Amino acid sequence: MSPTATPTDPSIDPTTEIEILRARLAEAEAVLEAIRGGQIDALLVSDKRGEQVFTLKRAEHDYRLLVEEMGEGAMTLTANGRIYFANRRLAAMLGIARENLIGSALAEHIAAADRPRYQDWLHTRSPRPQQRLEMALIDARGTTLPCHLSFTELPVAEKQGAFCVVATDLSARKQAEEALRVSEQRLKTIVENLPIGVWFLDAAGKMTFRNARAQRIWSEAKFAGPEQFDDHKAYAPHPHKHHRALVAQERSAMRAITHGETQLNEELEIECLDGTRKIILNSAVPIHDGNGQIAGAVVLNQDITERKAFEDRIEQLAFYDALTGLPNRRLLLDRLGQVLATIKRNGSYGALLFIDLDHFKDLNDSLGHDVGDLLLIEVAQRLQTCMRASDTVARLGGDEFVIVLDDLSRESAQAVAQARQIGLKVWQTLSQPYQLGTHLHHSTPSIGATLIDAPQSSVEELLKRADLAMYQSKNAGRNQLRFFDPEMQTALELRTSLEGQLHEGLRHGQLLLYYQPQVDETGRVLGAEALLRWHHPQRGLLTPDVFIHLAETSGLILDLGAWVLETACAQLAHWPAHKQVPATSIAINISARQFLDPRFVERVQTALQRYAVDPHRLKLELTESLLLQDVEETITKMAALRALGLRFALDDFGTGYSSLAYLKRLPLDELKIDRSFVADVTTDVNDAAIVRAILALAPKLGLSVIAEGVETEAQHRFLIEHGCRAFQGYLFGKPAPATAAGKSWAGTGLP
Ligand SMILES: Nc1nc2c(ncn2[C@@H]2O[C@H](COP(=O)(O)O[C@H]3[C@@H](O)[C@H](n4cnc5c(=O)[nH]c(N)nc54)O[C@@H]3COP(=O)(O)O)[C@@H](O)[C@H]2O)c(=O)[nH]1
Repeated sequence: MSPTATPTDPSIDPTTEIEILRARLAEAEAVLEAIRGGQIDALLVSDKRGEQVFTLKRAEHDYRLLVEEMGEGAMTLTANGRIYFANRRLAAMLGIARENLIGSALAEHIAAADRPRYQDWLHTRSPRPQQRLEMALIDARGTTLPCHLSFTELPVAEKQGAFCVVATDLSARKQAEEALRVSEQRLKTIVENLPIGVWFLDAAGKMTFRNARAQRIWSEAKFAGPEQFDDHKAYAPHPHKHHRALVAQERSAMRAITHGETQLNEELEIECLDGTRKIILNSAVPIHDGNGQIAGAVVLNQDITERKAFEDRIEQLAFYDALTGLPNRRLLLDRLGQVLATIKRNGSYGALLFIDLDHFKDLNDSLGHDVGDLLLIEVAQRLQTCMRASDTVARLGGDEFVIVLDDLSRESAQAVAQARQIGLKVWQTLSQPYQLGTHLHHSTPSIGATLIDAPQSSVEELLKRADLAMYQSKNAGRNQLRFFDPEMQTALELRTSLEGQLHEGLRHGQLLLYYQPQVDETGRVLGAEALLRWHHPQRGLLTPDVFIHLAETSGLILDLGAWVLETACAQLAHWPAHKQVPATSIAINISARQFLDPRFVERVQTALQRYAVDPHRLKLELTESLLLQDVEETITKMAALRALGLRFALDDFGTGYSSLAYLKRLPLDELKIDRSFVADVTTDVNDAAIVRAILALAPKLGLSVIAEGVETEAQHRFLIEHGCRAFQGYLFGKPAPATAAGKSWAGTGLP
């Protein structure tokens, strides 16, 4: 269908033009009528040049296709809500065939919970171009589909009140939102419960979130309670700029926000209201948005106060002496190494002072360890007052202290003078009386000093030199300051070489045991004490005084002691118990280091078994200082050995602490009166009184007594008169090799 003329043609007169328009209008009305009546299939509209621009039929087809293919459900409904058209997507969404949807009421497909709202809307709706409601539809399986329903009135006269609905399925979006919500919740729970304080800041530096831990960490800070801090929410306006930790935290956060810089584990110290300090590790990390722009920062605060305290404690235990708080040997060696390095660099001298308290053992033994401890603490404090800040005062153990002086003169003579001056000050300070509880105590120090002259010195050598100088000071009558000199160097070298020789001696069978008899009041041999000797290839026979201390300090005593034990057991096996003297035994001396060896009990047992020796025949002589090192440990070990059948004698009795309390607890068999008391027992009333007291006391404690160092008949008589029943000394026999001893004791108990 096409119009025959156009009304804009200038050649046509107006009357004709009106006619044309009227005809056109009639034509159009006829067309519309035909469209309404459904008699027309297609309407073609052409432009001036006759080109077809629109086909009604095609347009309808296109729209239908569009509606069918759209991603949302679409339907048209009658005024009372019945579906008369549904697109394919709606049918798919609901899982209901399209023919079954047509004619059904939309209300049937709306979830029960939303249905009243929909009915309400349906009945009260006023003609509005469009309205959107969020409602859930139900599919054929009864699953609810959250949807947006967009209602639009249809402007078709004969379908008065009809409307179309576009249903957008929100399931995927809802799921995504839910997933996001859950993930956010999870994250929030984690962040809230993290043992780390977490702050989120936006791009302007405003705090958008802070977890409970962050709140707690800062709530005790000196400047504010949590509420006050909350008010400020951001760093910028708050008035606590002077609080160093806060300023540092702000700086790191703002660097992250403005420069994208990451700050990790900066240690900050928060001063708290109660005067304590909190140590936190502060980190600030920028947060980027999807475009890579900085959107803010996260600040993390980890409270490491406890960890720090623990680390400090560990360090304290590892590097400091528990009693005095002074650096211990380990830290001293480290500092000494540093001083040596500095001295090597700048060419100056340093000095090492080795301090030992005179007669400290006596104080310990007479007034107990607690009082001894008080003296050590006081000495440590006094020493610190004598020192410059750069000097080191350390406690090596026992009553031994060391001072390291650095940065003395570059001239040796002047450096010696400086060290002497400080040494004398130390001597003077330590010689002042001490008030130890109720006890006024007088103590003096023996001080050994040596210069630290870098190129030649090693840490070990320096300590040896100062130690040697201190021994010289002791040997020269104590209570004085001695400098290390070349003679001492010779002695030191001798000691070092002797140590090596002793090693060799042990390996090459240069050590031997001498035996000294122990007799009863009738002179019958009860047993013998084994005494170590060293047959030195150049120096001849050496007594233990020359080398036993060296063996103890070098650790060689463990091998030496093991050798003595083996040899004594072998000797016992060789000297079978005499029929008339079944108690024939050997006493061996055990040094502290040997006794404290964790394998000591096992070693003794093995030696006894190897030589099939009755354990009753072996007596271990222990000293008091050994027993008191760790009383509980000692008792356990002694009990284990006693259970095997061994016996114990307390050597040098009377010279030490001699506490009855300890004596009662220790599983001892015998007290050995020290030979220093026996020597003067007939001439010195004090020694005589001590010996009498020991002899009276021992039976009450269930202990036997042996007196050592008996040289004269007078001593022997005195001892017998006061109840002593066992004796050892030159009067009955000097220490001698096993064969000689065996011969001279023939008929007295040993073969
Ligand atoms: N850890 C070990 N220590 C040991 C061992 N062997 C000995 N020692 C200890 O060495 C110290 C010195 O011993 P020594 O030079 O052998 O002196 C002993 C005797 O010879 C001496 N004595 C004995 N009778 C007399 C005497 O009448 N007069 C006198 N002037 N001296 C005498 O006494 C020493 C015995 O001492 P003691 O052990 O206290 O009974 C010495 O302290 C030994 O402990 C060893 O193998 N391991």
